[in-house]
Amino acid sequence: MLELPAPAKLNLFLHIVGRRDDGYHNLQTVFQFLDYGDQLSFKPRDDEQLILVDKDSGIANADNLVMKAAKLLYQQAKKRCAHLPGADITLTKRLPQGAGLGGGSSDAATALVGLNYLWNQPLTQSELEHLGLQLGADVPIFVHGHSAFAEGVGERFTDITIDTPYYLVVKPKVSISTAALFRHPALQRDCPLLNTDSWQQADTCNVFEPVVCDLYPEVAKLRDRLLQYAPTRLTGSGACLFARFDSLDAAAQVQRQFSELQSFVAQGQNRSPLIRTLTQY
Ligand SMILES: C[C@](O)(CO)[C@H](O)COP(=O)(O)OP(=O)(O)OC[C@H]1O[C@@H](n2ccc(N)nc2=O)[C@H](O)[C@@H]1O
Ligand SMILES: Nc1ncnc2c1ncn2[C@@H]1O[C@H](COP(=O)(O)OP(=O)(O)OP(=O)(O)O)[C@@H](O)[C@H]1O
Repeated sequence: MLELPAPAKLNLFLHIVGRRDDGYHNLQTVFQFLDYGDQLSFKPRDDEQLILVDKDSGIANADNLVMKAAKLLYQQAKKRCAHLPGADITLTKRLPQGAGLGGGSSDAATALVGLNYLWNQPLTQSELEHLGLQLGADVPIFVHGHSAFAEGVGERFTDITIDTPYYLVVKPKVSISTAALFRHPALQRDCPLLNTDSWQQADTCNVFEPVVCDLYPEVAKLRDRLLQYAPTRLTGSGACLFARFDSLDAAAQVQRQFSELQSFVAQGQNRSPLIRTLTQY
C-alpha cells in the first residue's frame, strides 16, 4: 500500500500581468506548500479497475479530480505499458473547498504521481506536469513539488528557496468560485512585471483580495481581525486568509481567538511533502 500526502499551497502574492486570447490570465505568483493537507492511499488490485473510496468530500466520484486524473494517466500510460494493475484509491479529505488552498488540484497531482509510481514511471515528471495542466492551472505546481516563482497560467516555474514560517489559515464562511472571480471587471490585470530576484523587495499583493473583500464583507472583517496579530493575506482566489508567525506557539495562541471558524496551523515547506514522502518509498 502506498500512502501519500496531498498538501495545501499558499500563493504568497498573486499578480495578473495580462490576459490570453482564450480568456485565461497570465499570472506572476509565488507558491509555497504547507505540511497540512489531504491524504491518498493506493492499494493495487488484481484487475485493471481504478476505484475511488471517498467518504469525506461530498463530490460525486465521476466529478472528483482524483478520478479524472487517474483516467487521464491511464489513457497515456496504456500507450506505453501492456499491463497496468488497477488500484483502490482512498481519499481522506481535510482541506476545505473553494478555499484557495488548491485542495482538488493537489489531490489530482497526488493521484498522477502515485499511480505513475505504481506503474513503474511510464511518464516523466515533466510529462506529468503537462498532463496535470489539462485538469487545472494549479495541478502542475503540486507535481513539480518545489516552492517556485510561477508565470504563464501558473505552470512555468523558477524554483526558489524561501523562509518557512508558521501560518494560521482561517476559512471564512464563504465559498468562492475561481472562474467567476477571474471574470470580475474590478480585477487589476496590469500589474508591473517582477522577476525572481525582485519580488521580495517589491510591493506585492493578491489582486483578488480587494475584490473578494468588497463582495464578502465578512472576509474583510476577518482580515482586519487577523491583521491585529500578524501580516495577513488572501490565498489564491480565496476564501482562506493566512497570517504569518515566527513560531508554532504564537500561531496556535492566536488560533484560539478564531474558534468559531474552520482553521489550522501549518509550516511553510520548500520541498513538497508529497515528493519528500515518495522519495522514502
Ligand atoms: C487562483 C489560483 O488558484 C492561483 O494559484 C489558480 O490560478 C486557479 O487554478 P485552478 O483552480 O486550478 O483553475 P482552473 O480550474 O484551471 O480554472 C478555473 C477558471 O479560472 C480561470 N483562470 C484560471 C487560471 C488562470 N491563470 N486564468 C484564468 O482565467 C478560467 O476562467 C478557468 O475557467
Ligand atoms: N478531490 C477534490 N477535492 C476538492 N475539490 C474537488 C475535488 N475534485 C473536484 N473538485 C472540485 O474542484 C473545485 C475546486 O477545488 P479546489 O479545492 O482545488 O479549489 P480551491 O480550494 O478553491 O483552490 P484554488 O482556487 O486555489 O484552485 C471544487 O469546488 C470541487 O467542486
